[in-house]
Amino acid sequence: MEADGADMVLLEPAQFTSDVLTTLRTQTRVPLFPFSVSGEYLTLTHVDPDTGQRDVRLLVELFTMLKRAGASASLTYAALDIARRVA
Ligand SMILES: NCC(=O)CCC(=O)O
Repeated sequence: MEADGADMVLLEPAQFTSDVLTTLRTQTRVPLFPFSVSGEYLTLTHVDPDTGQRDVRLLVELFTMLKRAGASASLTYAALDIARRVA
């Protein structure tokens, strides 16, 4: 992959990439970025009607698993929601 000029690899949708990540991690040193597409953001989160906050716990579990599988980082529409949650 590096020989072809790749300086990163983007994989999507993120939730279905763990097996590919695990394999790629053994084959390349370039950063691996699962992209969590908008459909994942909408189906794996919900807005709490009492607080108005978006519940991102499932996505946090997903990104934790992807990191274990070899992701360098994950790209997500929930970045701000997660940052607020862990702050
Ligand atoms: N190549 C497909 C996408 O970029 C998906 C965008 C999204 O719905 O988040």
